Amino acid sequence: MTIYFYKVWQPYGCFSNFSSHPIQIHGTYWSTVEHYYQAQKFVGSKDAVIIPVIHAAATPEEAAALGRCNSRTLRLDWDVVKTQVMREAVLKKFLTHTDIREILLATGDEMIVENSPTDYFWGCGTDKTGNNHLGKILMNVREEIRRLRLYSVITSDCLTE
Ligand SMILES: Nc1c(N[C@@H]2O[C@H](COP(=O)(O)O)[C@@H](O)[C@H]2O)[nH]c(=O)[nH]c1=O
Repeated sequence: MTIYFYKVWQPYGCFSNFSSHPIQIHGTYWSTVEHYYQAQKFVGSKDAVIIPVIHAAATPEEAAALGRCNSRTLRLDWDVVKTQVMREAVLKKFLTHTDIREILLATGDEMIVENSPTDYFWGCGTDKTGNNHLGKILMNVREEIRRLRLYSVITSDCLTE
């Protein structure tokens, strides 16, 4: 059965980028995947001064509002890199936090869908025809972690916190 998620307080809320699971990427701690993702929009852009402000945002909602402000200039390659940026952050989240890693792995091979009523890129949109790129990333990360797990069994290595 397809697994739908969206808000953090709903079922499978830990799959939302707004969930309170900090990540460390390239030496910097980010409160949520959403903080990291929104800040990456401005790397190398003339509005890069907003990055530390997004980093310090009190909530992921605030980080998203700052990153979505239309008057700021996004990095030129944003549309090309955004899916890779998101995948790196989501993979890091599930490698870092054991409890939610187990929830993700326990979904087996079920389809995972971000049930956003508005977003047809990261989610499925109101009519469920959206691209669901976040759901696809989560399923891809699920596979990647299984591969890493198999590798760690073979080499007696272990996934670390
Ligand atoms: N979960 C969730 C949202 N969805 C998230 O919004 C992000 C896309 O942002 P943008 O590329 O700026 O449109 C991406 O992380 C997607 O998963 N949006 C919300 O306003 N509230 C929410 O609870």
